[in-house]
Amino acid sequence: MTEETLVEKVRDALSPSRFRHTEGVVKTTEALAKRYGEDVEWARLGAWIHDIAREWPIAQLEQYAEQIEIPSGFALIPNLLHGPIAASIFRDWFGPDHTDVENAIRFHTTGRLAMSKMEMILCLADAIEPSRQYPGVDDIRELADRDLTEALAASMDSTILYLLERHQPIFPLTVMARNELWERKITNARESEA
Ligand SMILES: Nc1ncnc2c1ncn2[C@@H]1O[C@H](COP(=O)(O)OP(=O)(O)O)[C@@H](O)[C@H]1O
Repeated sequence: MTEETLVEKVRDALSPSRFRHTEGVVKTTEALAKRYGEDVEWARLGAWIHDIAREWPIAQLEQYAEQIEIPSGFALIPNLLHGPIAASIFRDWFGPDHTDVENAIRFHTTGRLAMSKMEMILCLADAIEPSRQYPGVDDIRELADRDLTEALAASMDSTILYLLERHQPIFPLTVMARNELWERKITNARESEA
């Protein structure tokens, strides 16, 4: 499938405002992929498709989820199912040989342990694309240009704070990912001092 065909499928699946969000994620993903030496073409395809199931009704998400493998815990928070479902649609359309992009799509909202560069880029781009507005987002945008690990760790802090303040469930893997990224950041800093 060409990028143009994918874009039309995404446009059909999303409201104008979420399509604009997706355009922002594509732009930010491309900039981060260039900055950190990741494959720009595949990163863009992952960014285009990441929210393709975001506006499905919960019943449709749950029905689709029964047909595919869903990482443990996702089914408990139906809002999170759209990532694994988009990853499965990506595999159907682009084949089984792009597991890194597929995982970046699957874990774009939650993160996970041992994230690859591609996974970190899409997860961060989703959080800082130009139409996102929340306290501290400009600091994270600045950090994103200097340090991918620290920027993603800070963005996960912000997500966790947002969910805590609203008494919403927090996906445990996000907390583990956040802890690991801050540990990675400390290790990287020690190594560059030595
Ligand atoms: N780590 C998380 N744990 C639990 N819920 C989350 C987490 N991250 C986001 N959410 C919730 O999931 C929904 C989708 O998050 P959002 O960041 O808007 O994803 P997307 O950018 O893919 O649309 C929101 O309702 C948000 O509150």
